[in-house]
Amino acid sequence: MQDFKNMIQIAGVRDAAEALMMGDAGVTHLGFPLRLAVHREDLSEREAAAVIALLKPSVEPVLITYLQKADSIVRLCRILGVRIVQLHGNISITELLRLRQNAPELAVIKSLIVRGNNQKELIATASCDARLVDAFITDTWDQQTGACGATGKVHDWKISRLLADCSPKPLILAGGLGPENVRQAILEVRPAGVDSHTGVEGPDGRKDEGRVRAFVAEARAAFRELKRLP
Ligand SMILES: O=C(O)c1ccccc1N[C@@H]1O[C@H](COP(=O)(O)O)[C@@H](O)[C@H]1O
Repeated sequence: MQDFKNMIQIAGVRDAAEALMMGDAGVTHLGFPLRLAVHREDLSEREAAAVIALLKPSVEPVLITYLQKADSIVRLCRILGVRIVQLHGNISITELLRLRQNAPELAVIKSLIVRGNNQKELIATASCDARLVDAFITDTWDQQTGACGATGKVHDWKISRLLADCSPKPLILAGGLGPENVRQAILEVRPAGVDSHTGVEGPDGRKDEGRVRAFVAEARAAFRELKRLP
């Protein structure tokens, strides 16, 4: 089972060349956002499955979705050939339980969305959902669009640090991360892993190889530095 230690995920793959470039750059997980409530998909489900089939074993694909029904989640994971799902919707405990029962082979990452000052609510959710998930991911809420991911916005890292400290499951940090701030973010939050979407893109909205490689190098350096901290 995954421990998500030193995970470096990048979400929003457009095609096979982009996916292979990111694997070569040292990205450990690739996020495929599909069935979204807010954003447009980067590629179709059929295209995503074809890209996933080409990935080397060192790169783990992750379905990122707002789906909230266990049956639909399991069906889509099986079509895509992924073993990890990242849930950004408001899934109920009943559906999470059903997901675990129906697909025990799937690892589940559940989002904790920081909306200003809602840390008490997030701590309660983390404690309540911990037995049903393998990891949590903190991300930023965008008040303007209602998006809970791919916002390009950072949140208050003190809240993520609090959750990393008190969560019984590993915490992954996302939201506005890029090569310029990922090192500082890791040192402040001490997450198991990090995740970026828009922060490693160029002005054309495609993944920029230089930014991807810099993101990986900065994240790895920070994870090494963390090991030396008390
Ligand atoms: O990546 C997406 O398109 C996405 C869509 C809907 C929910 C979550 C999504 N992805 C997560 O958002 C983070 C952060 O994005 P950014 O770096 O702030 O642009 C991304 O890494 C995904 O895990």
